[in-house]
Amino acid sequence: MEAPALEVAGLGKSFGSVRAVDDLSFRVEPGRVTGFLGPNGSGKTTTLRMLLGLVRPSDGRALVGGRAYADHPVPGALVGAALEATGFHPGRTGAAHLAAYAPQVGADRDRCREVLDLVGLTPAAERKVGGYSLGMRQRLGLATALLADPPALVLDEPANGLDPEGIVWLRGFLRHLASQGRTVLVSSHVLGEVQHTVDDVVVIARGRLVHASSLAELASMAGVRTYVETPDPERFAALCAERGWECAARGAGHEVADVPAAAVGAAAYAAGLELHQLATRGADLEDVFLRLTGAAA
Ligand SMILES: Nc1ncnc2c1ncn2[C@@H]1O[C@H](COP(=O)(O)OP(=O)(O)OP(=O)(O)O)[C@@H](O)[C@H]1O
Repeated sequence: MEAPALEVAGLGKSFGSVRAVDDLSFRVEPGRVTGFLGPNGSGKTTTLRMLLGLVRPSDGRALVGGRAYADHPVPGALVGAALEATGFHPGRTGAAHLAAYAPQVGADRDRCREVLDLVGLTPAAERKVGGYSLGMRQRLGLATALLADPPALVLDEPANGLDPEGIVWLRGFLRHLASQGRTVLVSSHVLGEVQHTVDDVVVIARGRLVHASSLAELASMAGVRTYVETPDPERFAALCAERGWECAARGAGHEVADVPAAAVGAAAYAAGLELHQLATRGADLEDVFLRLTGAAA
């Protein structure tokens, strides 16, 4: 599959006195799921709308496969987009919505049925969209984006409104699409929501880039944490203070920042301190995310 990279360079947008997007540059590669992350109002939707030719940039460029979206012969067949799950005609059924949109991207009736099935909406196909839950509207948005079998997908907050089962399903689905070589860009204001889905992250705050890397690289910024449970928490706290370790109460135990479990275990052993649990905790990405976006704000 020949999938286009998405690229923004020096991109900016002002709405009157509001600088929604400011000197933003990043690249989204094919064959990977990229998370586009930032707090509410940080400019994600505006950036996606500029990529899709729906908003004209004040500065810079937003490109799909090296060209502006609108300069492609059938842009809707190149980039499938799901921007907001509210733009459906409430009196139309899910099936009718797809049938109305399909001709614009050259999709036939069979493909409409196929995408309904792909997103798990077949049982609700003949129901009016006005009666759909938010999660069902998200699925319909995704089905619409997939109609042309596009090599690139741009999805704005696709996990919004999905139940936990739906989020797990979406995760597998997006990973599958990327494994076929497609370019997949998904926005979210919660890193935890896409943490298990994305390969790369682009983080913005106040319209500006604060971080772009692989997820692994972001995780390496989070540092290691060691979780400990002991019947003698006072002595453990004193031990940490003695070693200059940062230690905080967490649930039934304590967490030591930036010290590997082996070092914590060895110190406790040397001090004759009984431990009931000693475990390495995964990197707390949400912390890093908040630090990055908080620092920018
Ligand atoms: N059409 C518009 N007119 C005026 N201001 C706008 C317009 N669209 C967006 N903005 C402003 O631009 C800023 C960025 O908004 P945007 O919707 O792009 O952020 P976002 O990161 O997608 O937020 P959220 O996570 O809440 O959806 C906000 O301050 C918003 O109020």
